[in-house]
Amino acid sequence: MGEAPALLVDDVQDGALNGLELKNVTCKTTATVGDKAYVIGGADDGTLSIEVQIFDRSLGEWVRPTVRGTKPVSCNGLSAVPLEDRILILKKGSKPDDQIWFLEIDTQYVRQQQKILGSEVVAWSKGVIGNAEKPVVISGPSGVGKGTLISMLMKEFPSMFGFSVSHTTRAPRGMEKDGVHYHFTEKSIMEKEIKEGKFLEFASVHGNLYGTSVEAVELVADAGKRCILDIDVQGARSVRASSLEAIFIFICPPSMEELEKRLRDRGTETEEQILKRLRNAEAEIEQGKSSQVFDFILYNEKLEECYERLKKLLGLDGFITAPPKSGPIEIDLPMDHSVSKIDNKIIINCISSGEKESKNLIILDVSSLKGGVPGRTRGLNFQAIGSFSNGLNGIDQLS
Ligand SMILES: Nc1nc2c(ncn2[C@@H]2O[C@H](COP(=O)(O)OP(=O)(O)O)[C@@H](O)[C@H]2O)c(=O)[nH]1
Ligand SMILES: Nc1ncnc2c1ncn2[C@@H]1O[C@H](COP(=O)(O)OP(=O)(O)O)[C@@H](O)[C@H]1O
Repeated sequence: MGEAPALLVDDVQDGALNGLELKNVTCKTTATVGDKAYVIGGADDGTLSIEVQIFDRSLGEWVRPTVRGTKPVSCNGLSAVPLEDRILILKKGSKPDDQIWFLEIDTQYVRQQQKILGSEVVAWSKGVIGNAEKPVVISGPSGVGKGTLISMLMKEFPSMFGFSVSHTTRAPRGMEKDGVHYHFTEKSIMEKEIKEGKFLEFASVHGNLYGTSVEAVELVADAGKRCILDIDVQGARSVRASSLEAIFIFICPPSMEELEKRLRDRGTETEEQILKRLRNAEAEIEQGKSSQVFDFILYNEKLEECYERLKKLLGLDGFITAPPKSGPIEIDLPMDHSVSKIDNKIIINCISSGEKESKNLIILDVSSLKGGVPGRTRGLNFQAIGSFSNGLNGIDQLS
């Protein structure tokens, strides 16, 4: 049967926790997991984002963790529900698409980051009702046509896909713009940022450093789009081992001769760079075909045919024009609500003014959560019971 309601301390009482003073506590909440009390809320210094402090009861000390992921902005109040490896945060008085967040405290990503930094790390990810589309990782040798295929996809479905803008230490080509095609950077800066844990993956490719920052993937998710990553085979392997669940596609040339012709005709590389890329291509193709990393291999012989097959893989075939963008399902939580937890169900009791108890409930099912930073925590399901005066966006009410 069900468990007792989770320990919820909504708005820390009296500004004190274990005898320690908390200043300006009105919008703070705590959630206790094991020996640690996570104090979550608007910062005392007036910054707009929600900050996190941890009180370690076993050590009797406060810890300020490194915070990864995009921080949510402050709000009028918070409820926190500890789950297995993350804390569910419900923001009061926020927009429907900004109400459900997760503070990851022991996910795969957080554990990885703690190992890199050797200190306490937590990470924010936004909650998504249902299963948002997985990001798409596209790899293949230089000159095979990855960029061309991605441009076609983004042109045909501009509201559906967003490109993860990588960092690189290579010099920009003539038409390339900083922040659009790549973030062009210096080796020492990128190495420092890698040490700080800002990259989801990175690799040395054709003599330069390339990497996908957590922020690059989150920016696309924040725009409500499906993320496309153009990365090499080593990067694809790292992403496969990471917390980012994605579809992995390898693009193969019809022959090495054709690959060389495309590279030369593109005219963007020196002779030396072309030869290096061709040397690397053989190993990349071998790894791409034989590794367990890729879900699909596509041969790019005739561009239009390859593009049609790519669309088919992504479930986009048959669309004559861009598919209508169905908005994400959102719940509009009323300002006044109380929260409790039974098994994997979070019961949100919505109290209307003048009522002590409400017959209006939203039940969030957290049994199938997936993903997290970077991107989103997906797989939230919900049921709404009763009549909602402020309405539920994009869903049918059950009664
Ligand atoms: N691991 C990794 N590889 C990347 C990243 N961005 C680009 N690459 C790969 O780096 C290689 C070289 O890319 P680029 O210099 O743009 O040359 P091109 O492939 O000839 O167009 C390609 O295989 C890209 O897929 C990244 O963020 N991470
Ligand atoms: N199927 C194809 N047939 C002929 N040329 C192609 C095909 N696909 C791409 N190209 C051309 O090959 C060159 C390399 O493509 P590009 O998209 O830059 O490759 P990548 O991003 O994989 O390095 C470009 O000049 C592009 O126009």
